[in-house]
Order: sequence, then C-alpha cells, then structure tokens
Amino acid sequence: MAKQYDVLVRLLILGDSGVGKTCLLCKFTDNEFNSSHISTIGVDFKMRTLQVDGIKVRLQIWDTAGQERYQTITKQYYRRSQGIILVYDITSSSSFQHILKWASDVDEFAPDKVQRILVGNKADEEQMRKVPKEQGSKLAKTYGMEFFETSACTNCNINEGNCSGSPPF
Ligand SMILES: Nc1nc2c(ncn2[C@@H]2O[C@H](COP(=O)(O)OP(=O)(O)OP(=O)(O)O)[C@@H](O)[C@H]2O)c(=O)[nH]1
Repeated sequence: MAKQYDVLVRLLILGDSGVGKTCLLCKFTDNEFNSSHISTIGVDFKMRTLQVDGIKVRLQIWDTAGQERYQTITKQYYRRSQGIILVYDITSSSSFQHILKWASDVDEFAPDKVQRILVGNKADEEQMRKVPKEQGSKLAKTYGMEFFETSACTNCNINEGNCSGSPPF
C-alpha cells in the first residue's frame, strides 16, 4: 500500500471558549461550519494532508476546550505539539487580553521555540468588532508570530489566499 504521507506535523489550537476553534478546524478539514456552540470536552483532533513542495504533509490538529475546568487535561497536549495556533475573537476584548495568558502557558508547557501563530477569528462580524486589526498585528509582532484575521463562517483565510479584502498581515 502506498505511504499516505511523508511528514506528520502536530498542531494545537488554543484560546478562550467560544472564539471559534472547533469551527476553524471543521472548516479547514471538512469545509463545514456549525452555527451553534457545542463546547469541546477536553481535546479532540482532526487530520488533513497537504502537498507542500512535493512532500505529503499530514497535519494532525488538536482542538482543545477553552473552558478553564479542562486546562489540566489540555496542558498535557502542549508538550507534543510542533505548532500552536492562538485564537481570539475580534468581537471579544477579553478573549484578546487572555492571549497573554495562553501565550504564557505555551512558554511554560510547550517545547522551547515551538512555532506559534495568532488568529483573530470572526472577521465577518465587522460591525461587532472590539479588537482593531492593528492591535492583533502589534501583539503578534511582540511575540514574533504571524498574524491572520479569519472567518470560519465566510471561509476567510482558512485556506491560503481565499479571503478577498482581508489579506493576512
Ligand atoms: N460569526 C462567526 N461566528 C463564528 C465563527 N467561528 C465560530 N463562530 C461561532 O462561535 C461559536 C463558538 O464556536 P466554537 O468553534 O464552538 O468555539 P470554541 O472556541 O471551539 O469553543 P470551546 O470548545 O468551548 O472552547 C459558535 O456559535 C460558532 O458558530 C466565525 O468565523 N464567525
């Protein structure tokens, strides 16, 4: 049987409850969007294989519960991750402020020099925006992260270059 992938990469999605972590993952792996909020219990994962420069890269993406009560469980998964996606909701200032706490947990529990990116989700909710795009960009620069605004709802920046009017920084 042909080998299904050349490289396995483990990614972890972190952020407050309700910022849209599960929706981002479902959109990326299955092109599905769920308008209701069903809180993740502990952790869950999904896979997607991409072709990158002729190499089959299998992404194993771990979705974590944002709720405080699951943090003991979710922190067990930091150590094995090779990349971390920190997510806030552009309509929620508190979810943005809490990125500092998520980033400090990453410093404490994830491998040294793990790659991180910052994502401001729900970019379709412009009229409800509480976090200016520049603030997200500034925070990302401070931590040396790439920054994207996304929408799992409208498919903005879920796959590269498919978000007209809202290119990644
Ligand atoms: N407008 C809008 N709503 C979104 C978007 N992404 C997610 N949502 C909504 O936000 C709510 C929470 O989404 P989830 O993906 O369940 O949130 P989560 O971060 O996984 O939450 P926990 O599992 O509790 O940590 C749901 O009602 C989603 O439909 C988006 O891009 N735009």
